[in-house]
Amino acid sequence: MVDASKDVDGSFPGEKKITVVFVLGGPGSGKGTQCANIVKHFGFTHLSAGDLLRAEIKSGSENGTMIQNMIKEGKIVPSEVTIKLLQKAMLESGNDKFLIDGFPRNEENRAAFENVTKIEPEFVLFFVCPEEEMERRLLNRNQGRDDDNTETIRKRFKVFVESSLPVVEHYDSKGKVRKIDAAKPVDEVFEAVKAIFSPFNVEAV
Ligand SMILES: Nc1ncnc2c1ncn2[C@@H]1O[C@H](COP(=O)(O)OP(=O)(O)OP(=O)(O)O)[C@@H](O)[C@H]1O
Ligand SMILES: Nc1ccn([C@@H]2O[C@H](COP(=O)(O)O)[C@@H](O)[C@H]2O)c(=O)n1
Ligand SMILES: [Mg+2]
Repeated sequence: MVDASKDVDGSFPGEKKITVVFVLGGPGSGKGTQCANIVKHFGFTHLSAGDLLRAEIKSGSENGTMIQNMIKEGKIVPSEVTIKLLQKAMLESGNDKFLIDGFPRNEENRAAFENVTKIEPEFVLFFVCPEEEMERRLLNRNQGRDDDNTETIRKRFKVFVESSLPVVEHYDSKGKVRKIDAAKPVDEVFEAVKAIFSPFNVEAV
């Protein structure tokens, strides 16, 4: 149950500000993998919009079938649904630092999140990786995802280029994008990520 006495961004008036980093990049660029590392080192809570939507399907929610169909087609679920899930997860976490992975995925996601929560991201961590490498990774992922097949992967790439890259460009024009070469091995990618997160270094491991 969401605490209605709090502000929309989950804080009480005068409470410490919420820090949000959006983590974007093509399907299979390694967002989830690197977020797990960031959580361990920098004390952020990782919220993957895709994971929250998949959990919503499993929960038997009334939106489950709609979400399942959209994910199979690589389409973007209406912002209202995804933002409610993100807000609930933020409030329930008790944390004030969030990695929001795979969101905002299009202009509608971006504008709606800004309007509803009034939160501006600290920065956008953007993983850059060639499509051939991302496709290879997704086809080898073996997590039983309905959308990790060649047909859906191609649709996801198209949506990424047409709908998600403009969001990255929006934040780039505000000087907020931190670009990472994600085609390198996991450890090397994390070295580059660590350099960006060093200001958040509370208890480095
Ligand atoms: N730098 C890397 N080099 C090689 N394989 C990687 C690398 N990073 C992640 N992987 C592997 O690639 C697959 C996809 O990674 P991950 O799930 O982190 O990507 P993602 O960006 O979250 O994808 P999606 O958008 O589909 O959720 C996983 O099997 C992961 O182990
Ligand atoms: N903001 C979002 C994020 C994801 N989706 C849907 O989930 C699929 C999987 O997302 P991953 O980040 O886990 O790859 C994605 O292809 C979309 O169908 C969404 O609608 N909105
Ligand atoms: Mg992921």
